Amino acid sequence: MGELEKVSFKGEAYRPQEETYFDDGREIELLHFVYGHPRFEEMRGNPQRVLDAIDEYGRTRRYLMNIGEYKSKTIINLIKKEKPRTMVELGGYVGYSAIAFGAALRDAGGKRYYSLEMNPEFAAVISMLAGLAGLSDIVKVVVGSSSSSLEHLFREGAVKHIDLLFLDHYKPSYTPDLKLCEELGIVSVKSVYAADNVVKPGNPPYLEYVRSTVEEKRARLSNGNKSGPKGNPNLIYESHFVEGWEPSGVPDAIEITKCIGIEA
Ligand SMILES: C[S@@+](CC[C@H](N)C(=O)[O-])C[C@H]1O[C@@H](n2cnc3c(N)ncnc32)[C@H](O)[C@@H]1O
Repeated sequence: MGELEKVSFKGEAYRPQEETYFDDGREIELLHFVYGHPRFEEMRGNPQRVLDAIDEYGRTRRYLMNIGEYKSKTIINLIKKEKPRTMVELGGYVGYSAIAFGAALRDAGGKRYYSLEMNPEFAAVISMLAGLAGLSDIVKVVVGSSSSSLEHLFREGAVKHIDLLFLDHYKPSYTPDLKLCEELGIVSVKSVYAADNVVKPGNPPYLEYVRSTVEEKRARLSNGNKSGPKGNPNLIYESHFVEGWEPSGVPDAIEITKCIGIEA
């Protein structure tokens, strides 16, 4: 991370992250801020204007745990390159990533962006702001824990293959939720994963998993912990990380992983 720290964060940062930094009324306050904004009319059907208003709230009022414009660019570039049809995000919060990536997915010819969010109030905020941005046909919000929502989407046949999975929820759930997707068979060859916050706060078990060889995964499975989903150790991954900044200016990175094959 030395190199990253030498490069300065350009632009205006969000307010600093306080001890209590979400679920204290600020998400509803954000709705009032957006709907009472003098440029509200310009936001209708315009994802960028809605993102600008969310950023303005984060910079001038209170911190929001959004991916922010810097790290978003990495994932928008990935969407342009991979042209996913179906994207799933784990952890939607107030819809910043759903709006930024849902719009990019639509522009790249994609079909559906599922935003899985366990907090029903946050889920309502995502639906409202994605609707305001004109993305109701693309962004579908699913309320509940990520694992139960993934099972539900699979069982009802809505999601057969995830082209691009964005992990941005509870950090210890990244690995078991990815393993669940592997077990359900909804990720496989050509699936790409983008995992946020692998530096801040960090996620060593996830990095270890996606950077392991098939042999290492098989060995761990036969020796070790039998609780939770076992995943599919036969999927071959290529993984690397892309540096960026939190919207508050703190260095962070996104781990980008591609499934490039299955070992028999
Ligand atoms: C960092 S925020 C997501 C930010 C959002 N992706 C963005 O960049 O705009 C994490 C979100 O994950 C949600 N969350 C945490 N654990 C979850 C779980 N197991 N299932 C679904 N959502 C979860 C939290 O309620 C919170 O809204």
